[in-house]
Amino acid sequence: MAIFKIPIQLGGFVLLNSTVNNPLSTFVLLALVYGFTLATYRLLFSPLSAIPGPKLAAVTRLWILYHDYKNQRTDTITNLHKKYGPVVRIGPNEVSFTSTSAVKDIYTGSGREGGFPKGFMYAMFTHYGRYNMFSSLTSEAHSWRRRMIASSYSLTNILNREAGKGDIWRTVGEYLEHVRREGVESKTRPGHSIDIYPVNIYFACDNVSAHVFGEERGTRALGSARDNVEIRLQRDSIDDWYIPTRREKIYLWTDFNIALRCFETFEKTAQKFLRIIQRRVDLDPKYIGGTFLHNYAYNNMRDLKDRPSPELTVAKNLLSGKVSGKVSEIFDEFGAASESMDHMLAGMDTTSDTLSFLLAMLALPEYHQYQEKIRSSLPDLPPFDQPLSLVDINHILTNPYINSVIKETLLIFPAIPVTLPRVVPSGGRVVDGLWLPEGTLASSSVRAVNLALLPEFEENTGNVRWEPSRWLISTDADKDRTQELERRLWSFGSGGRGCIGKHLALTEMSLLLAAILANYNIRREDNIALEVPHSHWTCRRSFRDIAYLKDFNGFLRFEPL
Ligand code: HEM
Repeated sequence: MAIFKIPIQLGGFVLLNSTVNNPLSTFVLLALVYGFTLATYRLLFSPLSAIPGPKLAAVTRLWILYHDYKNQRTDTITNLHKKYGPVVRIGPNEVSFTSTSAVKDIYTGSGREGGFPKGFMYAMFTHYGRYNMFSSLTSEAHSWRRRMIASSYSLTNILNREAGKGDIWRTVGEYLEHVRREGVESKTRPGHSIDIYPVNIYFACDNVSAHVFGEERGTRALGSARDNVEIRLQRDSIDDWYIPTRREKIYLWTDFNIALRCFETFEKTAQKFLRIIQRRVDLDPKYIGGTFLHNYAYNNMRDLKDRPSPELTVAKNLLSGKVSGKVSEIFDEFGAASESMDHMLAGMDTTSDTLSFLLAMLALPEYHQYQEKIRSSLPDLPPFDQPLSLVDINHILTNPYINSVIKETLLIFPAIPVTLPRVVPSGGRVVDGLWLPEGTLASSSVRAVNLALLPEFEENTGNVRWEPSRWLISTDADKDRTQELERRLWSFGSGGRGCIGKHLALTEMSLLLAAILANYNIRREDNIALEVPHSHWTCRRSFRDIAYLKDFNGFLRFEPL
């Protein structure tokens, strides 16, 4: 015993001695003791310590940040749920849930209390230095904004507007014209081949901009035979928007929010100076700094203010909207522009991604028969310069085959697959029977929630397949199963902060799909030697960190019937 005691005492003496004499060693020693104590607390004594998950994730946030950095958050979380079940601790202060009851507790809430407030990450989706509905964190900042424009996105409004004006149907016609005009004629097969990703972005952009600002002010990125400089500029500018920037690594910004705040302060100050200089140079300045889209949204808002339009649009609601309730913010033309700009972004990426994945899957040989099934179930469709009747729109929107491919794509390839972060409010809350202290990040990842609905994922029996027929109903049991699946499908989020543009997106996608299949067979074009000048299939600017169809070159052939 004594033999061992001496060196330990000696070692302790040396350590103590060098520590006293060397401030750096003191610092290192204290840091080690602090680190060890913190790790022990987080692992064994924290209120979250009973929740399963990787030990390293429980000890340090660097673990999840590393996966964020590698753009692997969604895949990692999905795999953890497969291993540990519906509740997983993914950080010292962060828990991920997949059960329906937890999603309800967190995102819908109960009684007067709605869902939990949003995490700080959303604050980066402000524009022109102003918050909007999507970026506002608390329900106090959110609800008056949503009230102002909710009616513009109701199903009734979308349907009546479309039956009256036919904007989406006209854009569908422009889409098919774009494919014929810009597509590459195949030497061996009939039809035109085109990289569908950008075409779907132009389609979604033209639609959402017309919905927000009115037909006259909407973008015309799909263009026409008489393409002019402005239209080509619109297309180029939209393409530019997809160059990855700081928004690519959104979760890192949550943790490095001091950097984010500094960046935003710099951005705001720079814009302020730019405006001061512009006012001196040009008494009617139109350029306010930022990207094409920023200028487009702001200029349209200003123009609408000066030259009001009779058309009822989201922008008009914003300009004339009464700010009701307890509001502590200024709402001016920049606030209105921030809101519109955000709708453009929210409506572009998501709808176009969903369409691209859907068309890419339907063009595979095993789904050629399914294309036939959809085609034979369609009503006769009028020309594109004539609005569809309300009956025809409803017929298409309720078509079980069209619905099946759209829902299956939303289920397997959600355009927003990531964690939607929420923060436990003061006093702490119980979620799924677990008590979570205030400030805990309690969230769900859309893809993990969706996949947990599938028996093949739950039972770990194989790869998840894109199988639209799972949505078709032939028996009573099918009906119960599909109703349940539909109720729990989480691709548009849920609760008061769920997607406001859902009906617009579903109408756009359904009408386009009906028109494509009424006129064409779509096929994968594997032999094309053209280069795809972007990487949208593998990465998106924000809110999607999964590459779904890595092997697809992006080109589809549209073979006329
Ligand atoms: C397939 C298409 C779409 C998908 C999958 C989708 C998905 C989502 C999801 C998951 C959310 C919730 C985000 C969260 O809780 O953090 C959301 C919110 C939102 N979406 Fe969509 N979206 C789509 C189309 C659109 C369109 C066309 C618009 C057009 C304006 C739009 C506008 C918005 C807005 C403004 C919010 C924020 C709502 C709020 O905070 O009250 N989305 N969307």
